[in-house]
Amino acid sequence: MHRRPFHKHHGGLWEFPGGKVEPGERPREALVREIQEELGLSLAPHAVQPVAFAEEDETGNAKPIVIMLYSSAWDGSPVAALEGGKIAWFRPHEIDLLPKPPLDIELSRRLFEKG
Ligand SMILES: Nc1nc2c([nH]c(=O)n2[C@H]2C[C@H](O)[C@@H](COP(=O)(O)OP(=O)(O)OP(=O)(O)O)O2)c(=O)[nH]1
Repeated sequence: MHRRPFHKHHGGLWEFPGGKVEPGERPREALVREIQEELGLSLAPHAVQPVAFAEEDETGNAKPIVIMLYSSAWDGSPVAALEGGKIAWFRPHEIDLLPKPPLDIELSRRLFEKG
C-alpha cells in the first residue's frame, strides 16, 4: 500500500498504488507506467488482471472519479515511494484497519470478499 503525502488530497491515507490514465493510454498501460514511476517496479502488461472498480456516488462533482483495481505478478521488490509518501506491505486484515480514502475502502472490500 502507498501512504499519500500529507500535503495532498487525502494526505496520510493509504491507497492502492497507481495514478491517473493519460490521454491515449489504456488503463493497464497507465498502471504499468505508474508502478514504474512510483515504485520502480516493472510489470508485464499481460500479467495485469482487472479485479474490481469503484466510483464516486456523489453527484455534482464536475469530474467524477472511477478507480480500477488490478492485480499482477511481478519480479523484484518495490524500490521506494519514488514520488513521495511511503510504501509498505500489509496482510488483508491489516489493510482493513488502515485509514484509507473512500474508494480504496470499497476496493479493499471487493478484493478480499469471499465468494
Ligand atoms: N486513491 C484515491 N484517490 C482519490 C479518492 N477520492 C479522490 O478524490 N481521490 C483523488 C486524489 C487524487 O487527486 C486523485 C488520484 O490521483 P493520483 O493517484 O494520481 O494522485 P496524485 O495526488 O498523486 O495526483 P496528481 O494530481 O498529483 O497528479 O484522486 C479515493 O477514494 N481514493
